[in-house]
Amino acid sequence: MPVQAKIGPSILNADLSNLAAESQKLLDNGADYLHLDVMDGTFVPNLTFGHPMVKSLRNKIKTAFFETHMMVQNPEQWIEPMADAGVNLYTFHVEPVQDVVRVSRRVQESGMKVGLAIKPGTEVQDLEKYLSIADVVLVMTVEPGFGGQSFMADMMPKVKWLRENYPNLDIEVDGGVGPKTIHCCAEAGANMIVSGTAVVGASDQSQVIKELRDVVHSYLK
Ligand SMILES: O=C(CO)[C@H](O)[C@H](O)COP(=O)(O)O
Ligand SMILES: [Fe+2]
Repeated sequence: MPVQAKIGPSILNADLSNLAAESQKLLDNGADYLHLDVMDGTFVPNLTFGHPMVKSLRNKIKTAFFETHMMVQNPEQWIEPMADAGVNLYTFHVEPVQDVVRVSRRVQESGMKVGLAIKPGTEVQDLEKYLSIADVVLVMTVEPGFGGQSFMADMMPKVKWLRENYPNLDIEVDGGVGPKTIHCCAEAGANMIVSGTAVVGASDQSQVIKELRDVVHSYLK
């Protein structure tokens, strides 16, 4: 099936004390899914939230598609709790994982889709042996850990390589993506767009989300 343009706002820089309302607002303004950044303070030098928070959010928001971006040292540990919390797509970094195939299978067996994420320093070709099991590949366009960083355009050859070799793969970009950088991502072949600061902080979220989706759509074959 041909890939579709999907916009998933990151709530990292939203008002987390008001997460359900902030998330619902993003969905009402046209978000296709929610990107939930889970950080453990070890894999990245920052700490956010875990499965209890995701479960609470799921209790308030019943039907939206939830992705958790697992910036954690041991993603295997959180598979069952996140599945139980109602996560749909479990995206984990391959860098700290010894047996990516085993972890991916466990994610699938728990009923979630598998996303494989790579940091800027990781070669995209390192993922090739896992692509038959991945539903989504996430190419980080900042060093993971913080929102509001500058987009790294030099990650685009990774996206281009993936799109040329895997035309039907869902390719996601995350970090510094907004109206100024979306053309670059879309031209390279990304179809799943995470955008934090640029969407959450916008005075008109629906306009920004629509703009991002329209640009991606215009490059899809
Ligand atoms: O994974 C992340 C950081 O590690 C965030 O998803 C990302 O940074 C989104 O925020 P912004 O669009 O502000 O960069
Ligand atoms: Fe993220």
